[in-house]
Amino acid sequence: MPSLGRLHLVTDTRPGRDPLTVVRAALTAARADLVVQVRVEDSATDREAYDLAGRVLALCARYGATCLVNDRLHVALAVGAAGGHVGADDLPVAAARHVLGPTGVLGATARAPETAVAAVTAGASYLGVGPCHATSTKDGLPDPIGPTGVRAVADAVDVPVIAIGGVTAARVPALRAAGAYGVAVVGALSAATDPAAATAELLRALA
Ligand SMILES: Cc1ncc(COP(=O)(O)OP(=O)(O)O)c(N)n1
Ligand SMILES: Cc1nc(C(=O)O)sc1CCOP(=O)(O)O
Ligand SMILES: [Mg+2]
Repeated sequence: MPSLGRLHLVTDTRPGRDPLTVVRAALTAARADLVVQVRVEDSATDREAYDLAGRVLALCARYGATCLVNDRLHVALAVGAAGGHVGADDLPVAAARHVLGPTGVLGATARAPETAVAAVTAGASYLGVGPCHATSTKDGLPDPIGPTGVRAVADAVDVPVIAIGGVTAARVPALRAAGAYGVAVVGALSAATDPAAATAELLRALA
């Protein structure tokens, strides 16, 4: 399995957003180092998810970047993405591993060491850990776990920990010091006036 990129861009498909423009800009700055996770609203149809994932995958392929699909593993398989990401409301990790096969990249959300260990045992190849900080991008999340919570998970597992939730370039050093291998962002790139420059800033912080 190729090594995982440290910067994960999760697509923002809320009304009024332009995910493909952000993905294009981020790819010009990060190229093969970027992981793009195609995440659509729950209300999106599978056809909409498939169409977006296919377009993102084609962009990623130009740069050698990695494309993952959130939640909808059948869409990941249908477009030929490198893998997917699941959380508590999605397929269980072991079932997701079965669907993706032994070589697919499989991310699982974990918010505490116990669930993290269980996810890795069940076949997760990386963990998304958060919310690290408050975020307005997603509703219904538990309280932020901060770098301390990230450290608790990172100390418990031997797969890459990707910190998510309210991540900015300024917050990256503390997350890395806490054991995060990388970070996943929505707003830090989607809301940036210059997403390519913001990508470069995040990469510098991660280096
Ligand atoms: C890298 C990363 N970490 C966590 C999540 C959250 O996944 P999940 O808990 O399944 O929530 P939704 O994103 O599906 O709303 C993620 N997508 N990526
Ligand atoms: C999709 C998602 N999942 C989270 C989790 O903690 O599980 S936080 C999150 C949204 C992250 O967006 P932003 O970078 O704008 O804060
Ligand atoms: Mg999910």
